[in-house]
Amino acid sequence: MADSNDVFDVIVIGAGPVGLTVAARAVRGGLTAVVVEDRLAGGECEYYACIPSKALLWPMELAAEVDRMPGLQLRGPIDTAAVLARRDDTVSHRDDGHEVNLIEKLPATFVRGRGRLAGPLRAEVSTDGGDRRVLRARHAVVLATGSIPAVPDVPGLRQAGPWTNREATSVQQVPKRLVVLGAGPVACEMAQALHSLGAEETTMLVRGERLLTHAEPFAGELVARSFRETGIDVRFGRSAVRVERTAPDGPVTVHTDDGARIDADEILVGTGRRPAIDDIGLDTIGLRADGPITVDASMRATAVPDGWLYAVGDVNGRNLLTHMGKYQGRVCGDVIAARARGGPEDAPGLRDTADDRGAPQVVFTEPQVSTVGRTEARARADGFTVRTAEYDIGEVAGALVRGVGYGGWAKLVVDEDRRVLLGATFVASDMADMLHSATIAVNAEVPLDQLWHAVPPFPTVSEVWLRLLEQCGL
Ligand SMILES: Cc1cc2nc3c(=O)[nH]c(=O)nc-3n(C[C@H](O)[C@H](O)[C@H](O)COP(=O)(O)OP(=O)(O)OC[C@H]3O[C@@H](n4cnc5c(N)ncnc54)[C@H](O)[C@@H]3O)c2cc1C
Ligand SMILES: NC(=O)c1ccc[n+]([C@@H]2O[C@H](COP(=O)([O-])OP(=O)(O)OC[C@H]3O[C@@H](n4cnc5c(N)ncnc54)[C@H](O)[C@@H]3O)[C@@H](O)[C@H]2O)c1
Repeated sequence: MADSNDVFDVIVIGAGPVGLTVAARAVRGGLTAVVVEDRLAGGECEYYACIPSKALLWPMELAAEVDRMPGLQLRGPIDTAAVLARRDDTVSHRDDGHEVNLIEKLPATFVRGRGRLAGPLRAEVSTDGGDRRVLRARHAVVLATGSIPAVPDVPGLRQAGPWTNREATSVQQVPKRLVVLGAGPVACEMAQALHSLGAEETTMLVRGERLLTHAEPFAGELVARSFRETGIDVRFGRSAVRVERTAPDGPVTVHTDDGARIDADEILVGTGRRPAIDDIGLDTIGLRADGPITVDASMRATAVPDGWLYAVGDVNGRNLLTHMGKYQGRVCGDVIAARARGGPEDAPGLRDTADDRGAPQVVFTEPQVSTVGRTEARARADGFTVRTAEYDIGEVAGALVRGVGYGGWAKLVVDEDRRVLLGATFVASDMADMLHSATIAVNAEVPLDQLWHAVPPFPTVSEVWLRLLEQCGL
């Protein structure tokens, strides 16, 4: 029988950035919460994804910046050992004590172990020591279990022990020869980071004809050009058909569909992710899911009667991004608290309206790819009357002072009928922070005639806004 201490208002399974956000908001709303985590509180993002990958990328970006500036030079090549040591600091040496403290200070209860649903409003936790603890919820159970890498079915690949984001972001010995499968953010960021840190022979096998297909086509083209200029071998229209590794620590051989053979030290898989729903007890509530858990705008699982189950972050497949998951987590925690109070649910913060518009995202390659809203293709497919504006970022005065060869490309997608922005893309070095201006314009649907009065300061790269608006007829 469950101990009465094991009854909480909310049970959160998964202490990634998203689960932690739900717990914080629910407690802020006056509820009690328990957070269950079987590995590290902080999740994939903190230890094996966003944070360490960016720690590995920044030195390369800074080096490129210095390289563009006559009069400045690095004292030597990038010191890989120092970068890896700094990376270890950024992930707190994989000690999650600070996150557990934060949970306890909310205050909420932290339970380490593997969580599973065990019927409506119930979960059980198996601990490493083999104990089983049953938890009961008064109001809600929230699945925030994240996602895991999807490894393609290439003969020999699994047996070859491919690297995923885990091994790539926790690298201790950078492989000299690396093969990368995929063309999305993971493949692009990790290929470039590892190449800059010593993977001299890096080959990317891209089964399609573009990198970063979520973005406007020019984004992938500019990134591919930059990769090739620095010596990354990007092969479009190529797939691995067979992989061999005869000894666990030995080299790996990748055979491609054009009959070529690549010998490498490691193969890295960046071919997408799938929701972490294996063995989380969906069967105990009669839910069959072989993909993301579908939720409504309040994060409630649509297939579950009585509305007690919620799913947030990567596991619901809406947008696999930390900031969007945390946004969903704020909605979810607040909704659960409002429903528990029996209060009104019509406050604007209680519904997810941002995910469907096209999430803001920065891919931290050199150059960075910053996108928000719809691409031109998606806007047309969605039936809008589309007008676009494009501009060479290297042509604005702010670019001139950023060094020799600083440049890139920007594009706005406009709804011509309502004269509001549907999407924006900026591809250039160090443009990540400019994205938020576009996110505000897209989400608030600021009329172009009003945007015209938002004057960008001189001489900054943000002057590209002015040029783009001029192209829209202003
Ligand atoms: C290499 C890489 C780089 C990335 N970079 C960025 C970036 O720069 N910016 C960005 O916005 N996004 C980035 N992402 C995406 C981002 O990491 C995810 O969107 C984010 O981690 C999702 O958070 P989450 O809380 O939903 O899941 P996770 O971070 O995966 O956390 C889920 C947690 O649940 C736990 N868990 C799972 N099952 C159970 C169970 N049964 N019982 C108990 N605990 C369980 C897991 O151990 C984990 O701690 C990156 C992803 C990768 C792979
Ligand atoms: N900076 C960031 O915001 C950031 C960084 C990393 C990851 N992420 C997010 O994490 C998620 C996972 O990223 P990802 O790059 O792994 O996935 P993705 O789905 O974005 O890209 C997967 C890529 O792999 C290719 N692919 C799929 N199956 C393949 C196969 N069998 N053989 C060869 N290629 C194949 C696809 O064509 C695609 O190019 C994404 O949603 C991404 O946005 C974000």
